[in-house]
Amino acid sequence: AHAWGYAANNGPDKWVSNFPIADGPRQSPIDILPGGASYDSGLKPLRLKYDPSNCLEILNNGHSFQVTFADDSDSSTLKEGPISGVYRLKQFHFHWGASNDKGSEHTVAGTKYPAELHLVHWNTKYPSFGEAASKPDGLAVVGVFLKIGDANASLQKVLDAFNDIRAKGKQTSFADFDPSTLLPGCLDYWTYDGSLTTPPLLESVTWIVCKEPISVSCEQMAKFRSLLFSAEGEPECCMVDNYRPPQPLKGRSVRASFQ
Ligand SMILES: NS(=O)(=O)c1ccc(S(=O)(=O)NCc2cccs2)s1
Ligand SMILES: [Zn+2]
Repeated sequence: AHAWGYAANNGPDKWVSNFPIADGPRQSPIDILPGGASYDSGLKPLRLKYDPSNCLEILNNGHSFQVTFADDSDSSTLKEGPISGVYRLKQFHFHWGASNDKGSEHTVAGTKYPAELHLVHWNTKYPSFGEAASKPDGLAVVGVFLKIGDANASLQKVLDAFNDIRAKGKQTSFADFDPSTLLPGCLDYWTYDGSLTTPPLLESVTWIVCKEPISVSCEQMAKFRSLLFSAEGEPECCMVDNYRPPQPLKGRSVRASFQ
């Protein structure tokens, strides 16, 4: 059986055959309708504290690239916001398009951004990431939209490591990076109960999507698109359009931390 991907023969419309939860009640991403979100004054500001020394490596996993963090202590955490307890940062990664008119997973009143950053955290009430990933309150992912504009100096540090991870399965050490430099100035957010947006599509994610995008230049987007879905020795296949389209809301409410 061919593994899941984003091509016509193994892409989002095909995932349900191996992962029936794809048609579940709390799937992600969704189209966020600002007019349909309800302001909740009980929502707290996000409390993010990241330690750059926890940054371990950067790798091309064949679906995206991710920067992985040491999660054996509470030194890089997400607290407050819509969650209770302490969630540890595990990794961050991106989704992007073949052109600037698409690429994000969440959309805002139908608007697609050229890319979307996901910072993946797991609830420390569970013993490990793997345990947490199967619990309804196990994960919290902070999503940040990327919008074409000035070059992003912080993002450039990540892109400068791409030459070592061009093909699927390649990884290289990546140290002393502070992911909070990738966050927008304003941390107003929408939040809803959802899922992983890739197989296994587990319905364990509290989504926290920032209203304000960060900038990325056209040249930097071209660098994203220089990565490959394919491994060394395989026919080269550019890593683009690695996003799942919005899924049915199925009665869920979306709350806003801002008016
Ligand atoms: N786009 S997203 O942020 O919703 C993510 C998709 C997959 C993520 S993972 O790296 O946490 N692996 C998921 C798992 C593999 C095995 C058990 S869980 S995060
Ligand atoms: Zn993601």
